[in-house]
Amino acid sequence: MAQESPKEWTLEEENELRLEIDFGIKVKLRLLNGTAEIFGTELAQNIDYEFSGRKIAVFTWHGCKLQIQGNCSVEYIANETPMMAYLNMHMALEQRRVLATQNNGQGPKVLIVGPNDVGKTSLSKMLLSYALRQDRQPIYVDLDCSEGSITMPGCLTATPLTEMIDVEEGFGSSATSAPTAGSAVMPLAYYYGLPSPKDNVKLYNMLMARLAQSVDKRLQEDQAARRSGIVIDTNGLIDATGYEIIANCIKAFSVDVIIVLGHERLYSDMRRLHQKTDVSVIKLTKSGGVVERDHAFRRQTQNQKIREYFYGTSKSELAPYSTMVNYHDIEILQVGEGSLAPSSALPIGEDRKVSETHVVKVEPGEHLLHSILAVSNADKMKEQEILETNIAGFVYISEIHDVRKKMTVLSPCPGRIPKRFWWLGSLKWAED
Ligand SMILES: Nc1ncnc2c1ncn2[C@@H]1O[C@H](COP(=O)(O)OP(=O)(O)OP(=O)(O)O)[C@@H](O)[C@H]1O
Repeated sequence: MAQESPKEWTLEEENELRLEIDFGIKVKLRLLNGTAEIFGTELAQNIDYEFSGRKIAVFTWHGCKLQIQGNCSVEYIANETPMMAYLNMHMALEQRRVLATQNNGQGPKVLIVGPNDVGKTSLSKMLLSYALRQDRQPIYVDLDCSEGSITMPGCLTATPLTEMIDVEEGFGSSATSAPTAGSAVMPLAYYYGLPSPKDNVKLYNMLMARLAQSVDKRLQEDQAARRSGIVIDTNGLIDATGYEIIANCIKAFSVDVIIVLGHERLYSDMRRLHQKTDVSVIKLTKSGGVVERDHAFRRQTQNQKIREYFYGTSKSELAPYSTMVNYHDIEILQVGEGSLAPSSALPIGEDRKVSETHVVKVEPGEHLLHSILAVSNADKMKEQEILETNIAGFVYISEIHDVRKKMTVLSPCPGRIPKRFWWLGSLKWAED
């Protein structure tokens, strides 16, 4: 298709330009004059920002002129946004941080809840970016195991943020737990391995509690992070299981501010449940720009995320390493195999709760082809301990040589992978 000539957009103050860019299409955005931000991160003038497979809003507080090169599937200016309410929310949180600094206390612990596609991740980015712009160092906790904003899908992560969130890459698509990947952010990640918290509630709650303990430890040791507080982004589950998970999360992280986004009933329930506590419950409206993402779009986003983990982005390319691994040098583990079986198929005397966190060894073989495995930091095979050990990074099984009892794996680090225990979840990827 012939490339269109650049298009210019002039935005009045407090307007936003909403863009939807398909996968496989590249669009360049340039701020010609004025000021503008994307989910809280300011744009620099006269620099090209490139996007593909994204839905974004370029917001301006004081007016600006933008240039777009490339074909967006949707592009329009909106003059009604909830940005002022979001900024006020930030200012209220900042007051708590000031207080925490004066008393050497704890900054706000914010939980963002709401159904799917209401802008929870976007609001998390904004609140964190505004905090970073005020020289705070908040911790971003991502409990949305389906998305993997920080690293791969399937993880529960906590990331101490010290640098601005990248406009093009979001939280840092090349961020890994592996120190060699050269990322500015170093998340602490626990591997859950399934798309929804519902798939194994017991395991999910257990890992969430473990993550909360680690975050608590970090807050005790890191004064700047403690004063800045945390922002917790959640998955959109708001049924009975979702409520149970939210309650566990509030307890585990000692949440003191709950933001309910775009759901009246959830807001009213949260208020009722917390009326006699010190927890503040705040309602914010969903932005009209938030786009519902269908299954295909989410799957493509996941694939893009996985690709970027190994190969980086066009801005910061990575070269992954291909290594041959002997079957006998590693142990492949899976959690809660029994939870996938109907109750009647479980071994006698074993109830579902036991099997949900039962670790089973998986025989290597052809079935592992194209799987993404999480490499555990554990050195010993002790069931409870290994489940609660964080992960070092991920590998991709690109070839199986069953006769030779070997497999070829792709990893972001060179040489032999020093860790023996690898988790198998439900994540597959066909390298293109
Ligand atoms: N104001 C906006 N204009 C255009 N696109 C937006 C806007 N706000 C958010 N989006 C886009 O809408 C999509 C959904 O937003 P987001 O991921 O923040 O929702 P969510 O509630 O976290 O979703 P889920 O919990 O289902 O993962 C994303 O692609 C995001 O970039």
